Amino acid sequence: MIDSRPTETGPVLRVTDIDVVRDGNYLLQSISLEVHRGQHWALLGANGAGKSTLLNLLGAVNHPTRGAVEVLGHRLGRVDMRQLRSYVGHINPRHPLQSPLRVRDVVLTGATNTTEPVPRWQPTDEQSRQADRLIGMLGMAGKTDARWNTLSQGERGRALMPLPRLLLLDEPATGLDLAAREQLLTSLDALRAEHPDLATVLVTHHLEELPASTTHAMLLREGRCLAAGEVADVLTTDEVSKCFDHPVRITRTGGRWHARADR
Ligand SMILES: Nc1ncnc2c1ncn2[C@@H]1O[C@H](COP(=O)(O)OP(=O)(O)OP(=O)(O)O)[C@@H](O)[C@H]1O
Repeated sequence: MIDSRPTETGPVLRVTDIDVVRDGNYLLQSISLEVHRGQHWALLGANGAGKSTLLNLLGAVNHPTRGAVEVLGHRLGRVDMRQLRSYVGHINPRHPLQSPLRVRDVVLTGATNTTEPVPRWQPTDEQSRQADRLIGMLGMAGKTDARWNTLSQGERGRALMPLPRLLLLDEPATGLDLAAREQLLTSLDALRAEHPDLATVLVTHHLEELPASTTHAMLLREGRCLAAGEVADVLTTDEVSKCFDHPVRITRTGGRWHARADR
C-alpha cells in the first residue's frame, strides 16, 4: 500500500504544465502553480474560466489530461486518491449531506476525515474541545446543536471547517449576508494567523470576498492563466480588467480589495 500521508518537505501543491480536456474542449490549458506552506492563494476568474476544474485537481478529486499534479507531496496517478483526499480540507457550502446531523457532528467529521460520522466512533476530550473552540471562533456557538439541514447556506459554509494542512475554499462567502461574510473573513484571517503552516486556495468571483491575509493570486481566463504570483503584482487594475474583460478599477484599503467599474 502506498503511503499517502503528507510529506514534511517540499511544496504543498505543485501543478506542472497541465491540460484538462473534456469532449475535445480545453477546460484548462498549460497551467502551472506552486503553493507553499503559509501561502494563501486567491483563484479568480469569470464564470466558466476553469476555477472549479482546477480546484478539483488540487483537491485530488480529478486527474489532469496531461501534466503532473502533486498534492501534499504525492503525484496524482501514483497514489490512493481517496486516502490523499482525506488530508485536504475542501469547503463547499453547497456540499450535500444525507443525514440530519447536528453542527457539532459535522465539525467532528473533520477528525475522522469522512463526510458522514463513522458508526460507534467517539471523539476524545481533546477533539471535542477543539470542535467547540472552532465552532465558537466561527461565531456558531449558538448553533452547536442545530440540525445541518435546517441551516442556511451561509451557516453551512462556516461549519465545514476542519483543520488540515491544505484548505480549499470554493466560493465560501456565497449566499452570506454582510455580517456573516465579514465574520467568515475575520475567522479565516485568525485561522491563518494561528496556523502559520496552513496553505489555502480560495475561489471567488469577487475581490470583496478576499480575506486581508491573502498572499498570492492566480487569474484564470478561458482556461488559461493570465497572471499568477504575489497579490500586489496580480490584483492590479490592468490585470483584473483583462481577466474579466471589463474595465474595472482596483483599490486596496485596510488590507481588503474593492473593484468598481471604470468608466
Ligand atoms: N465534465 C465536464 N465536461 C465538459 N465541460 C465541462 C465539464 N465540467 C465543466 N465543464 C465546462 O468547463 C468550463 C469551466 O468550468 P468550471 O466550473 O471549472 O468554471 P468556473 O470558473 O468554476 O465557473 P463558475 O465561476 O461559473 O463556477 C465551463 O465552460 C464548463 O461548462
